[in-house]
Amino acid sequence: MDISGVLVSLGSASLVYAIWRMVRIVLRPYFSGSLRYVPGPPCASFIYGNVKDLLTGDSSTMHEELVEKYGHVITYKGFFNMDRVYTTDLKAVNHFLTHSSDYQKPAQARFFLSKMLGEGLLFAEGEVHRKQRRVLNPAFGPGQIRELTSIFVQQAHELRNFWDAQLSALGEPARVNALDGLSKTTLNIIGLAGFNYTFDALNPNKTNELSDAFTTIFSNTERESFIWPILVALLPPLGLIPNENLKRLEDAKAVMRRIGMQLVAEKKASVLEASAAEKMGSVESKDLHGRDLLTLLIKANMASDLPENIRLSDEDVLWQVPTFLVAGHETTSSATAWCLYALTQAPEVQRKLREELFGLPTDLPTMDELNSLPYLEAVVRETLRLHAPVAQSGKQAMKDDIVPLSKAFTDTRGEVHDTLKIDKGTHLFLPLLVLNRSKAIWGEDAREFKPERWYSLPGTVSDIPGVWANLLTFSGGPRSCIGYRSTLVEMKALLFTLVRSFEFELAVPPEEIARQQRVVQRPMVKSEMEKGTQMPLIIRRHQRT
Ligand code: HEM
Repeated sequence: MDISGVLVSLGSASLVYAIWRMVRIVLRPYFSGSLRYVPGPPCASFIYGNVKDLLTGDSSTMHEELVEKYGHVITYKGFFNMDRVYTTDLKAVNHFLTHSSDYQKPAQARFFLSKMLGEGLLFAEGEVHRKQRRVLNPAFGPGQIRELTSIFVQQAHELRNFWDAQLSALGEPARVNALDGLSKTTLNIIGLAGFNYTFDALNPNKTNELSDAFTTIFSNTERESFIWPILVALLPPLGLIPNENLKRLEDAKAVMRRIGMQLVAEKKASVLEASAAEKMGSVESKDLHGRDLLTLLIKANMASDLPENIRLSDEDVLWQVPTFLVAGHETTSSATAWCLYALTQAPEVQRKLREELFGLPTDLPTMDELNSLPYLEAVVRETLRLHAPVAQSGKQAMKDDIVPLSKAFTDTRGEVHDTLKIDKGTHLFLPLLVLNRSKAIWGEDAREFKPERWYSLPGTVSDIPGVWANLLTFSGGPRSCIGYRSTLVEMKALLFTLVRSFEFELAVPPEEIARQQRVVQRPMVKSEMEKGTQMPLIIRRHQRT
């Protein structure tokens, strides 16, 4: 057979495979039994299923309405008629979280992650994930976060000076986009704390190759970017077709790779140098090792007592650089922006918090001092409960399963089930934000911002399987957020400095604030959607009397 014959045969085989997969996917919900009679809304569109509203509206409100109408175990259609399970049943959620190898990231999410960030901790699954997590865990321990606190405080001062300069230039009070300043600050922080890398993002005259690559990845917001990975995950040969969006991602990833490799090589060399000097007794190892997460990770990975089969390759270490950048940057800035928003809507809370912060007689608090402030703790908890930046987490069943339920549900034929049968391949969303603000769990005032609730919580919250504070904000189980301890201290350091320095008001009516529906929920202004994400605040300097 000549080459054109081979190509025609390959093309025909791919086409038959594609048609077979498509037919299976489209017809499966009608024939395969498990979810057929689980309650839920009718399919709204073949391509988008019921999820178009999820991309444009408030996903948590939409899910809350579905649960109210159809019950605590429901199913609705995702892209291309695919079933998606949604349940607020705590026993089921706990089951999904603790069986993380059976409920992995969906194939299309992994495809996208691999194109954007390579194969770091967010991407890894199964044994590879366990291995990476084991080596990374020590770098995120409480002792390390204590070391990083001075970076958080110093960068909070930089942002205070930046806004102070804006007030001098614009006159007081002034409208600022708080999200922009916070986003640049958390990028500076993860640069320094993560890799001892200087972004200097608040400096308008400075360009930075790594942050440009990062911006390219996150400006990739076209609707196509949702559909394409799904199509490729369903029909892998489509991945071979050139695609402008993917090309931009790959170029940006190449920059991340080059800079990441350079950082890994430099840090490895300095760890080796420090360890050699230490052996000669001339230099204390702590003087040379640095305190950034990447150095700690490299140290842990080079430890002589680490079993060889656990040790990560340089490639595995490298991909943690963009992973930390992505996971630790917009999440923390959005959470802090939502906190300032909440404080504008509760002036008495803002005043009371400021009073407590001034009780600490220093501008440069340590981690222990920040953690000694109970109202600050309550404000941070309440913000992360009500404004969890990651509203839901998508998973896909790797095998058929019987999921335990704390409460039975009735199917559309009137049959009662005390377990939920799930087929291999089924998609589901873990309801992180919805459970954080469930009235059944938190009480009738669950949708209100009330830091005082943390002084006396209802007993029902203890069943929530979150890694921190009975919340699902940082998820739970083996795939919970590795960086949550660092985020908490970082948010406290930012709030400590900013709330002591400025008074905040919302610059638009509160009903104008919307949430952008992406992985991280960032604020937008409904009548200014063209400006992208923002949190417009009126700020004035606080005069201490
Ligand atoms: C307010 C701030 C943050 C929030 C709300 C947050 C939330 C989350 C959530 C919900 C997950 C689970 C995702 C899923 O399974 O679908 C996660 C995972 C992760 N987070 Fe965070 N995160 C925050 C800050 C950070 C920081 C500061 C870092 C690192 C410097 C970080 C690193 C990670 C990593 C590496 C994972 C993957 C863990 C794994 O799969 O083993 N996060 N985060």
